[in-house]
Amino acid sequence: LSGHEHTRTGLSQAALKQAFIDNLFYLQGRFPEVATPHDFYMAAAYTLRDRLLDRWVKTARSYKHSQARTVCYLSAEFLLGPHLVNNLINLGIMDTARAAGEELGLDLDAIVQEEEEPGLGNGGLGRLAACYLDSLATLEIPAIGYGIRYEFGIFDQTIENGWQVEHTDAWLRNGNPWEIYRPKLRFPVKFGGHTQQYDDDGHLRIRWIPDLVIEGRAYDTPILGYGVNNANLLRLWSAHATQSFNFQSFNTGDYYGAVRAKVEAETISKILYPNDEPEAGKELRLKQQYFFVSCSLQDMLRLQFNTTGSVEKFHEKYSVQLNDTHPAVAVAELMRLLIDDYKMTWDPAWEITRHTFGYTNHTLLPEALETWSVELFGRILPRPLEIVYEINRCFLDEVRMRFLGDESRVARMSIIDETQGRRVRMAHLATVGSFAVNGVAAMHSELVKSTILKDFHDLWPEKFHNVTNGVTPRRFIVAANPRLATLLTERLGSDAWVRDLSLLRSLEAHADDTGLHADWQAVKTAAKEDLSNWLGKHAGVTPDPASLFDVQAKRIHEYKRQHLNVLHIVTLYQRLKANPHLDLPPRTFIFGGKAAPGYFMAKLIIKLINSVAEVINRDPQINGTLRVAFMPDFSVKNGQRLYPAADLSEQISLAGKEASGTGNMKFSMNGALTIGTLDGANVEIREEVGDENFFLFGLTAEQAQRHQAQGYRPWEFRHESEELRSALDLIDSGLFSHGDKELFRPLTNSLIQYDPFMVLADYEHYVSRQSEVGHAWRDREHWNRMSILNVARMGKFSSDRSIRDYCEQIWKVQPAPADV
Ligand SMILES: CCc1ccc([C@H](C)CC(=O)N[C@@H]2O[C@H](CO)[C@@H](O)[C@H](O)[C@H]2O)cc1
Repeated sequence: LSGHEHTRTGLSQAALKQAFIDNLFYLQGRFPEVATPHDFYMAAAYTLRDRLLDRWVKTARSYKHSQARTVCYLSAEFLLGPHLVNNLINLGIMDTARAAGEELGLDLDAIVQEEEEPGLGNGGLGRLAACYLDSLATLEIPAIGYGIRYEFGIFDQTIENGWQVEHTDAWLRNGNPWEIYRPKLRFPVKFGGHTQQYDDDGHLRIRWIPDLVIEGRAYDTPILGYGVNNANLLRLWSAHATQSFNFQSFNTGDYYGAVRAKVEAETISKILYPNDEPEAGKELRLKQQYFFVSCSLQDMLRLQFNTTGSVEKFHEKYSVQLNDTHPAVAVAELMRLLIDDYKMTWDPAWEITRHTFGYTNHTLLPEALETWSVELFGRILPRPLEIVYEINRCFLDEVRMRFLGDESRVARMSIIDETQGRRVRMAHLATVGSFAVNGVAAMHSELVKSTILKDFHDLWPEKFHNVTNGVTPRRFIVAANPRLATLLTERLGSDAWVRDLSLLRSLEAHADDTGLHADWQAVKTAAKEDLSNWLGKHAGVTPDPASLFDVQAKRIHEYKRQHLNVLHIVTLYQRLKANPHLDLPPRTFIFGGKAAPGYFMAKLIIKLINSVAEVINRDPQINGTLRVAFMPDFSVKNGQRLYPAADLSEQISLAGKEASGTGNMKFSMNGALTIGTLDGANVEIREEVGDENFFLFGLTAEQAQRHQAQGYRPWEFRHESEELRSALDLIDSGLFSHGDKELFRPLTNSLIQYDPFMVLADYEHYVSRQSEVGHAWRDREHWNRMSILNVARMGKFSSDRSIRDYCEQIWKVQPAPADV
């Protein structure tokens, strides 16, 4: 070990090696000869953990000293992905660790495979939160992520006989070395019961007498930035009974009674809801939302009160971001805590509250805008409901004053929807209680202002912002595609691009460099070979890496139109069957994505993809010209296998439906060209990379809107297009379902009669654009040039740029570098 180094914090090969051996011995109680791959993984994890905690403690100390303004990101989901490689990269010791491993005769890549992925999210929203934590730390912004420590994350997906099968995700079964349990940090959370007024030496106050009080306990995970000393905090709450064992019940032999409170309490943080759209009336979901929000706000108020002795300047210390409406009850809960616990009066409490929150909307889908029945909300949260009523009363007064006599506007804007049996509109509560509201892509933010929150934009135009999503290049280039990262660093002369992605722009000058083209193609081909081998083992299909890898990976949803992709595949199949000599460039269609367990049509789409795959992949006449594969268990970990290996990225949602998309950015950053609609962030990707380097198709949002307003008759499109009709008929013929003509009928019927996401209307344009893709692919030099230009121009889509936008436009917070 070099002079000043310490085995628990040193970054040298010797220090890492010694620390690893010590941890294997003293934490795993193993010596190498008998240690399991899991022991080696835990020893490696604990070795990094020390270095993370070293930076985390120093960061916490310097934030405390500097009284730094802090961003708190409230999210019901954090899709973190595996920690080990990400932390090795952010510590800058990837190669050193690999060398230390070799010295011990260990293969780091094998150890990495041991890690269980913390799947505490469904998709885009949860992963965005994780990317933002990485960028906040890398930009040295004081920040805390607050969420729920689900015991079971998003289900593991297997494909049985073509169908999705869900399996419980017991991610904690082997322990989690990346978190620290804070047993003393616990907060009471009330549910049910009633409220009553009482006199508090002359002040009329309200107390909440709950039916049930449970306890939230903190589990902390350090989030280290890239190439900095700052390590921020992710604090996840776990639900526990205040009294975990009732001895009296036990004595009376009521053994279940003895543990009932424990079981009931723990259900609150037991499992992540696997849907990316709300399921009506799920009271456990409301309890989950209130639980983590109340714990988080109590924690922030405690920190503020302990450091300043008051909470009056709470909004100057904290900027709290609501990640969609899932934490929106925070607006009422902060008011409750300030008034009932910190004895404030209404107006000063409201001044603090409305200057504390920012609200980000992530979807326009009406069914995804959360509302809770007043009956359920009031039964679970009687005191917060009283506060919602008072907030609404004051708000509607403002609306009436501003829009005299416009009672229909008042009814439209009310936080309480008086129509369908009285429901609490969470998006309205979030908007009224926030000083800033933003969408997640330019087009989406405009639609938020012109549709779902139009009335609010009329009232408060200054509140509305756009912050286009971004993704972290640390995980989605450096960790996922180390070959590309090495090539970029070589060509750009340093790895500064990892912290400043706009530096990629200077790659444009190399776009015609044949040497780069060769290296570029080699990097892509190697990634495709890796994926091909993995799919061979896990999906029963070994695609030819020389074929065009056409990839669509995202949650399965009708608005994302995976079934439009399948119609194209069936069309190519029919063309080849009709003309075996058709000169089609070999193409492999790769799908990945989970369907919400209760979403019938999404699950049927997965079955259709696998059924079409089965027929095409074994059709001797096709003989590899077309291949279809469904990657099981699409996750952050498996996504990192896909993004580097794609040639074509499918971003084909109906325009106006995908708020932003972030997979589109990850594919393009790894050199894939995009075929897509003018939807979400596709619009901005095309603006950046150049429309000549983007395969655009489809109706615009306006055209789609107009079509539907004038009465969209999908069956006419089937009628007019011979290929579309025969593709639909082939699916109905039973060819892909062992002769069962009924299996896919629900899907084809829905398309022909309703087609809410206008698949049939966009079919022709999509199929013709796809044949242009085939032509472009033939001219590999031209393709590689487009691919290089795509990567060179993706700087805007780093989550560092998004976080800078939030800091400047909304959070008004400055970096606070941790002193080492
Ligand atoms: C209540 C159930 C539920 C769960 C999740 C959601 C999310 C809002 C769905 C989601 O993940 N939205 C995606 O957010 C991404 C990050 O901003 C966007 O890039 C995607 O376009 C958007 O669909 C809605 C409703």
